[in-house]
Amino acid sequence: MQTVSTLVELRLAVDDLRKSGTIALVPTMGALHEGHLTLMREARRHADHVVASIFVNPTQFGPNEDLDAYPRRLAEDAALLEAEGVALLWAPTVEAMYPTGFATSISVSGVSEGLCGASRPGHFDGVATVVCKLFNQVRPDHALFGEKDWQQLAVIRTMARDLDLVLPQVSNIHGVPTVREADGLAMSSRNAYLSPEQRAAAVTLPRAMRAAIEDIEAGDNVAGALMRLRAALAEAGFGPVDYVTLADATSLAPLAETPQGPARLLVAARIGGTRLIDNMPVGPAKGEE
Ligand SMILES: Nc1ncnc2c1ncn2[C@@H]1O[C@H](COP(=O)(O)OP(=O)(O)OP(=O)(O)O)[C@@H](O)[C@H]1O
Ligand SMILES: CC(C)(CO)[C@@H](O)C(=O)[O-]
Ligand code: BAL
Repeated sequence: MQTVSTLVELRLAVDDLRKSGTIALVPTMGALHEGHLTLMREARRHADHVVASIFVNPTQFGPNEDLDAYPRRLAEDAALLEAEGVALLWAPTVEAMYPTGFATSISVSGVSEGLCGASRPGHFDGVATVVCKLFNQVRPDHALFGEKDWQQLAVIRTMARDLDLVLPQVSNIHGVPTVREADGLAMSSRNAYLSPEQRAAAVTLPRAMRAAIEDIEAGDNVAGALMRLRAALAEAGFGPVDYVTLADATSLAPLAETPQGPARLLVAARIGGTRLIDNMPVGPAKGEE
């Protein structure tokens, strides 16, 4: 595996790879876990070569968020990617990614406005802009993202469709189902922030979500099921809850009644200082997962 950190090197390496086949891009912020590695394996099913990026993008972090604390483990990550058969690692510095600062930003209205968009103002502008740059830099045939960041996937698909981005078609943006720990907690680089006690309590998040989904699918009142989910989180020691929302799986419009089509239960909540997110399919047609 080749690792490159400047755009000039990246372009040369990508041109070289393209001579012998198609390219799938997997953007990440590093501190890789089994969820990321599953994306790499899935990418290999779609294209001849996998290009991974590792970039902790400052423009998607709010002023009081964990940009400085975010784990950075480039050497360890590179070894994991190499073992997965990744051909090229694009690991730019902030200066390489934003050499002249930044005057242009992409803002996707609608899908980016509620949920994480409401609790992390500006976050999805930062994500959309850097993913657009990554697409333009690598010009992949396919790109893969985790369903764990369901809203992010919706924002990226909308941006790619609206801007006719270089991928052959929006269906070449692939969502990969959430990889979970044995007890059900969604894998996340931020799980490393949890103390052993917080980690033990965190399992309440997926468990209480599954219980709420069972209730909603059995026809229980939606507001009541979501209230019981909030209560379970509070009892387990979760602090502020950013949102507990039942939403249409595609538009992300909130649903107050039993869903008639594919829907998603989405939660963001804090335990200690750590913000955890999760989402699961709900309803008669369960959507992608
Ligand atoms: N558990 C998971 N299962 C599947 N995909 C995942 C999982 N966790 C992250 N991903 C995906 O990996 C890609 C890179 O994500 P990122 O590097 O931010 O990791 P993360 O674990 O989500 O970190 P964070 O703690 O910042 O949420 C994204 O497309 C994300 O959705
Ligand atoms: C897509 C992404 C790599 C953009 O910085 C990031 O938001 C992430 O890791 O999910
Ligand atoms: N996985 C989403 C990236 C972020 O939280 O900034």
